[in-house]
Amino acid sequence: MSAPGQAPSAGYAAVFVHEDVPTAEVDRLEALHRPLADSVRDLVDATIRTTVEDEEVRAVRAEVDALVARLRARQLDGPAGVRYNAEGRTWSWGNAVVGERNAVAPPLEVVRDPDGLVHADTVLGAAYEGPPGMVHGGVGALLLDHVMGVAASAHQRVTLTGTLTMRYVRSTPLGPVRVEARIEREEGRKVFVVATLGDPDGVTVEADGVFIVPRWAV
Ligand SMILES: CCCCCCCCCC(=O)SCCNC(=O)CCNC(=O)[C@H](O)C(C)(C)COP(=O)(O)OP(=O)(O)OC[C@H]1O[C@@H](n2cnc3c(N)ncnc32)[C@H](O)[C@@H]1OP(=O)(O)O
Repeated sequence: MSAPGQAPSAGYAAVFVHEDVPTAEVDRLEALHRPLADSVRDLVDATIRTTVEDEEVRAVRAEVDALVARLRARQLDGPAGVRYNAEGRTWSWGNAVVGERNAVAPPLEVVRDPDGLVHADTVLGAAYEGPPGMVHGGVGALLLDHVMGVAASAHQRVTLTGTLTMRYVRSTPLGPVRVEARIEREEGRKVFVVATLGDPDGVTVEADGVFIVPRWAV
């Protein structure tokens, strides 16, 4: 949500961090850590679906605990925040939807078309289940909120979700999903965005939202 050079309010100061790290080094670290997040995401899926014997579960837990201790040997005090360098590169490795180092986030790559359509495809597995075999309604809202926020920000301003309304037209099966969002209109600091979540058979959730350019970002 940050952009280089923008001054967040005091409440955000702790997470909008300028770092004097060259883009090449940011890219290198991202490429190093993304596969770890992929593996942990796989671990989450395996943890849900495994049917191995009790002893094997206990043994795996001990190994996982040991791995956690190794990673915690050196770590940040708090969340990853949103960081930016002097070259205008931003990174938000802990972001709940697109954080490259966040195994909780579905791997989502958000694409902006020249005509303003913002879209993202991903595959939601067992970790995102709500009703049996279906995507949790809150997960759908999570993906929609993020992609709509990207559309609202147009990569050039800070916007925060003000109001988000969702109509769950039919259940979304686990599997491949697509999110699409675009700006419908703008009124002052209010950006009205419309969006859909869908499966290969079509739309499952319709959404509209009001995203606000906060007064502190003007
Ligand atoms: C490229 C990177 C892209 C990243 C995308 C990430 C997407 C992620 C999106 C999120 O998750 S954001 C996190 C969830 N949202 C929040 O935490 C927002 C919390 N709320 C606030 O910070 C403030 O209430 C808010 C910035 C929304 C509004 O505060 P302001 O003081 O700037 O608004 P103000 O009271 O001056 O009102 C400005 C206009 O907006 C309207 N407004 C204010 N709050 C609203 C609201 N909640 N819903 C709808 N409209 C709202 C208000 O009526 C008014 O309309 P008018 O200009 O017509 O008079």
